[in-house]
Amino acid sequence: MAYEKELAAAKKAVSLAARLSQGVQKTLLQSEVWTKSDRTPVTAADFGSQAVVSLVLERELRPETFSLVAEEETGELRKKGSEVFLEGITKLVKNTLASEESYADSPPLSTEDVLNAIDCGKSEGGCSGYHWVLDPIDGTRGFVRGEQYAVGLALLVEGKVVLGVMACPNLPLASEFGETDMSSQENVGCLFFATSGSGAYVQPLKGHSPPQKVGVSSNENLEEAKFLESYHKPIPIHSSIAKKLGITALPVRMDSQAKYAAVSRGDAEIYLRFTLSGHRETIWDHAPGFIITTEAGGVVCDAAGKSLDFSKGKYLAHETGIIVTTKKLEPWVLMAVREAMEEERKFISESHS
Ligand SMILES: Nc1ncnc2c1ncn2[C@@H]1O[C@H](COP(=O)(O)O)[C@@H](OP(=O)(O)O)[C@H]1O
Ligand SMILES: [Mg+2]
Ligand SMILES: [Mg+2]
Ligand SMILES: [Mg+2]
Repeated sequence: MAYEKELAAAKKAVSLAARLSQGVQKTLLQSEVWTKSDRTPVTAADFGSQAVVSLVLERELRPETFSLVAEEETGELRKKGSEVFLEGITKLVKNTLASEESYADSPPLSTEDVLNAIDCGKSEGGCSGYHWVLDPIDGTRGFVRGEQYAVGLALLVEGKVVLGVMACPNLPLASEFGETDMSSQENVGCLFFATSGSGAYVQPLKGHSPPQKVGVSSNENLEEAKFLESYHKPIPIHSSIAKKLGITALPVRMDSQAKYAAVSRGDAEIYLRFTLSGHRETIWDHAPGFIITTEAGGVVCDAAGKSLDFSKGKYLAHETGIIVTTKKLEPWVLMAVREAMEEERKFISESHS
């Protein structure tokens, strides 16, 4: 299988970052949640996870050039008044790496080392060369609420996503739905991974059980289809698309790219992602989920039916809307999307005339 070395390093990096994030989620206080200039939340886990992934990839792969396109940067952390927060992040990173026996005799880390590790993530990616793409905590809103989130890492080579690893620490191992019963911790926590052409797999985040191959749902009966949308806010066009498809079930609302993982293993048949504002989708919000779902036999495209283009820098270049579904249901879903968008366009133009 191609990219074996990169896959092993990515699984180690994401698993350690997930270990850090689980520790933080257990004790997180509202006062420890910062709000960024784009009004989205960020925590010590977002920064700590990015530092851990950056350090582990460098230690494991010792690449000549290391290009990481990642969500977080250290502008606020370097400011006066952030010292205590930064100290806390550094402690989290040191303890997490120290918990990995192969790093037992690594040199001690300073806060500067942690800041520099986070800032490795400044790359803009692009259409040539090797770029790691990281969302250190995807679904920080869910993370703060104690619910679903993911650590998502992908490898972009010549503009194509060739590898993806995603930890979903609060997703049950059993392919079931509804409330996550996180009381039974031993059956919760998944590590999904895929490399292009080799299929998609899931293994428990904890322990050493062998990976199981995953595949999308074979259900063709739209009445029984389940669809997913972001927890963040209801998007009107999603329900009109579902209605056109004859889907009776209400959407399951979930934070993060765990939605991609759920489709990849057949928990749901459709994931719709139309955003209200002019939000530009970043590649780290989609690259890991994209390859895991496509390697599991799914389809990830924009509303025009075009596959996603990750080669244009840190933002996706796509028409509005992202649709994730199975090959069997794709034609019906795209037809319903086109009709719903047409109706919405008409409604908007009539209300303006
Ligand atoms: N208006 C918007 N439309 C689409 N995505 C948005 C958005 N505002 C924020 N996001 C991104 O959506 C991601 C979460 O997706 P979801 O809503 O499916 O959980 C967040 O990632 P982070 O949590 O990594 O910041 C956030 O960056
Ligand atoms: Mg964020
Ligand atoms: Mg994200
Ligand atoms: Mg994030």
